[in-house]
This record gives sequence, C-alpha cells and structure tokens, in this order.
Amino acid sequence: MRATHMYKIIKLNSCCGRIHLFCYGRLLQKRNHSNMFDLIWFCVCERAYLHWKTERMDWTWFCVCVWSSIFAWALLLVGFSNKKSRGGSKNLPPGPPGWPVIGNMLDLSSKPHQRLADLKNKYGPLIWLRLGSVNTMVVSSADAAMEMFKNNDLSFNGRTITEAMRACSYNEGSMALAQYGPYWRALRRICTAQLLTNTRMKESENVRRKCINNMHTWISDEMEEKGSVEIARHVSYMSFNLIANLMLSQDLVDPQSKQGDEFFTSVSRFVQWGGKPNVADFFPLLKRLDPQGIKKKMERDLGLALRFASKFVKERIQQRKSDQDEHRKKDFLDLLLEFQGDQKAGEPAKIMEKDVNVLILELFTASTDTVTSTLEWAMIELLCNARVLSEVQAELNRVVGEKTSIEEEDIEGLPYLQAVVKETLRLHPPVPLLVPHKAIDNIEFMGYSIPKGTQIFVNVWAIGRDPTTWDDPLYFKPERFMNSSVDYKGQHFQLIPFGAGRRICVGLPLAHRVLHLTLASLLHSFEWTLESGMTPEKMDMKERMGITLRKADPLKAVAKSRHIDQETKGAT
Ligand code: HEM
Repeated sequence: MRATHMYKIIKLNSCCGRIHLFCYGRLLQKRNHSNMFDLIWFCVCERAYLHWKTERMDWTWFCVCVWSSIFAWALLLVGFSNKKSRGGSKNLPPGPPGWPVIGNMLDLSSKPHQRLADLKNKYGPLIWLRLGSVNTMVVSSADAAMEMFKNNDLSFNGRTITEAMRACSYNEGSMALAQYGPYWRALRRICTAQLLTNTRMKESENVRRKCINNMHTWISDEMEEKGSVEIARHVSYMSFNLIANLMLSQDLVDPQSKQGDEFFTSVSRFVQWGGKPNVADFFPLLKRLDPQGIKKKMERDLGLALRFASKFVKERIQQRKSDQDEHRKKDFLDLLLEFQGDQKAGEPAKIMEKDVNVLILELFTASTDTVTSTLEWAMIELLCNARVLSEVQAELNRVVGEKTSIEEEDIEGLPYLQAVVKETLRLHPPVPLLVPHKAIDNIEFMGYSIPKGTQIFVNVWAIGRDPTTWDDPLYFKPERFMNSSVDYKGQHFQLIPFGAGRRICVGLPLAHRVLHLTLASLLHSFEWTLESGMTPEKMDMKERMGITLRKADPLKAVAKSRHIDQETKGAT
C-alpha cells in the first residue's frame, strides 16, 4: 500500500517524488528514527496522493512537496553529519534512540537529572545521548564515577561552554569554565593557597560568626513583621555577605535597608539565565540568531553585575595606589591584583582587570546558591522528620548547652549534625549533574570508545539515590552515616555532591564550615515549626532547576527564639 502511494507520488512531481521515495525508504530503514516521524511523513504522502488523484494539484500542494523535500534533504545531511561527529565510533554506550535533528533533547525534560535517572534503569550506568549536535555521555553509578575520576580524570577534565556563558567574554576569565591548563591551574592555586587554606579559614572564623549573627537578627525581625520566615532568602544574603567579606572586606547586602540590592539582584538574574536550556547550544547554526534571546538577556544582567564588580576592583586599585597603611589586612581581591604567574609554566604574568571582575563575580555565584540550596533542603527535611529534628536538637543541647553562640570547634563534637548535612547532600545535591565535563581526547572508557569533545554529565542525584548502594535510598536517614567513614570529599564515589578529581569544588573547605556552622546556629538559636496549616504530608517537595536545584516553592517556617529544654537535655 505504502509503495503504491509512493509510486503515484513520483508521478506528481518527478523531482520531489524521487527525493521523497529515497528519504522515506531511508527513514523506514532506520526505524529508530522514530515511528512518529514515519507517520507524519506517510500522511504528507497520502494527502499528496489524494490531491493528485482528484486532479486538484495546486500551488499549495506543490509547495508542500517542495518544502518536504527540502526538509528531507536537511534530515539526511544532519544524519550524515551526526555520523561524522560520532568520530566514526560505533562502539558507544547504549542510549535511547534519538529524533532526527534534535536527537535526544526531548528525553531531558525540565528536570534532566530525574529523567536521566529513569533512563539508567533501562540502559545502565553509562548512557549515550545526542543533544542536537552535541554528543553526551551520562555517568550514573558510583563505579562508573570512580572509573572516570580515579583512572581517567585527566582525559575528562575539559569543560563545555554554553552560549550564555560567552556573553561579555565571561568564559575567558572564569575558573569554572576554563579548559584544563595553566590559566585554570593558576586560579585554583590562588584560591586554595590564599582563600581556602586552614590558616585562612581560621582567620576568617569571626567573619562567618558576624554574618550568621546578622542573619539571626534579620530572621527575628521578619518573624516580628510577618509571623513567618522565608529561610532561603536570609541564608542567601548571609552567604553573599560572607564571600563579600572574604574577597572585598565588606558587607554588601542588608535586607532591611535594601543596601546592595541591585548587585544582588543582577547576580541572581544572571545565574538564572546561565541555567536555562538554550537551543543555540545544540545547533551551531542558531548561535548567531539567539532564538530564545538568552544571550541577549545574559549580556544585560551579566553586564550589570560585572559593572558592579568592576567598581569594587577600580576602587581598590585606587586605594592601593594611595594606601598609607602598610599594615592593612589583605583580602582576596588584593591577592588577585598582586598575582604574579609562573610564565615558564605557561601561566599569565598577571590576571587582567576584566578577568579579576569575572572571578569576583564567579565566587559570589558559585557559593551563594549552592549553600542556600543545601541549607533550605536541610531545614525542609528536618521540619518534615520530627524524630531527626529532635535528635539533632538533643545533640546540640548536650554539646553546646547554654552557650549562646556556637563555635566552629564545636562542630567536631556534633556527629549527628554532620550526618544530617551529608544526608541532605545525598538526596539534594545542589548541582545534580555537576558542571558538565568534556573529553579532551578520544578515550577508551569502560569498554567503549568515547570521542574527543564528548560532553559528560555525572548524575550525582541518581548516584545518591541508587538502591544498589543505599538502603531505603529515598528516606532521610542521617543514621546511615553514623558509623560510616563515607564523606563527600571526593574519595567515596557514592557521595560526590562537590564532584571529585582535579576539578572538585574549590570552595569545599569553606562550604563545609559554613554549612555546619549555619545549620547548627539556626537550630540552636531558634525553635522551628512549619507554618500554620502546613504539615509534612502536605509539604510540596517539587524541585526547580536553575544553575542549582532548589525547592520549587521556597520554604516558609516559624522561628521562635530558643531556650534550652532541660527535659530533653536530661533525657539524653
Ligand atoms: C554546598 C556548597 C557547594 C556545593 C555543593 C558545590 C558544588 C560544586 C560542584 C559540583 C562543582 C563542579 C565540580 C565538577 O565539575 O566536577 C563545583 C565547582 C566549583 N565550586 Fe563549588 N560548591 C559549593 C560551594 C562553593 C563555594 C562556597 C565556593 C567558593 C568559595 C565554590 C566555588 C566553586 C568553583 C570556583 C568551582 C569551579 C572549580 C573548577 O572548575 O575548577 N563552591 N562546586
């Protein structure tokens, strides 16, 4: 039947018809290019045939035939170019069949980590996807992650750069997006040696204390004003100020006075554009067109945020020129401006001013949203698990007791609180697919031939919920970490919310301290309950995916200044 139709269509328009027949045959041959497509194609042929039969072939149908032929040719060309872009490799990991042109883009949905976790059940721990023209491999098990980070770290150390992140030449100054090489190494060294060493950490403890105390005041004020608190808002202001103090020696935001609001908002906006899926990333031809306008919006908001950063940098350059005070304590910005690279090792002699602006901005974005996401999820889980909440409070009573403020050294004695943080990061890693890596060579990996340039997603969200690794993986059970040495510092591949290997999060030592100190302080200073009318059963745990994974509706809770409950203390 189909053949008859096709034959008659040939008579309709000899040129178009031949092309149709050829393409149709090819598509039927490659059944994995979707039945849906065959169906649409068949309908076009069928309609054309009917028109021919009733001798009503007019311009409209002539155009349909011509356009569908052009489309068919485009498909064939894309098919060939895809084959070429696979580096000729046939030995690729399994994966779902893709659509013509768009490949597996529809397989991702708005929550790619969840959809990819489902696909893992069908295709196993390594999945191959074609996202438009971008070859992508998804790593979804602890063993595969170990193989990647332990035995092949160097080969997978590149970064894919999205169109949005090319706005204002951001990618050229960024550390997170720098390709593996001397510039990236120099920046890592400055961060680890100057900002995040143990000594620096100790020196900056009072800064963390101050920022957390300010947050307590904002929470109390909001409680008085509104009767409930949006926790994430205050945590994000707190961590923004914290990094501002470490880098620029000043507070930048204050929710009461709206001070620094413009800078804070422009940073939040540009983070939002950075996380939006952009078709231009998957079809090189669309890059110039920017069909969703994402790059344009990014240029606006990132441009504004960079102008703020540049203002701080310029002021500091001036201050350093006229500085009489030789004993002024240097902060991270001073160190960036003083940096002298090892040119023999290929490092830049100095970091250019425009790149200093980018780095300053990057540390704000990398730290604020991740810390906020983790602490918001921790509070949600605790407020929905009364037993865990009372256990962690009992531990705080026991160890910290009546002291009004918690010191960082107290954290060592709070293993249950530490387990709560690990459990939160297991279930709710803020960067669920890590920052995408890229294969910098053709590489043999776990029996497959992975072509150079392949984008790599590591699905830490799926790894954290893998039933072959974790008992009751979907339950919030901090106890699982109580007599276990598993932690998130990049050695235990079942728990890698900060990544692992050379590109592991450079801010981990800071994040580790901030998460514990802030959570302990929130719980020690306030008695928390859900808003009236809200119960754990009614709590909507839906996720919202931006650059980090956040709760779709921000958590609102009621905070009451806490006096230690002697009964709980006695009972434990
Ligand atoms: C809960 C807190 C945090 C989490 C979960 C987190 C997670 C991550 C992850 C998953 C990566 C990518 C790793 C990879 O590509 O394999 C990363 C990279 C990075 N993080 Fe964090 N992060 C956190 C806090 C911070 C903080 C506080 C800072 C800044 C002081 C920071 C700065 C960075 C930077 C600069 C990179 C890029 C590193 C590179 O490409 O070499 N992060 N982080």
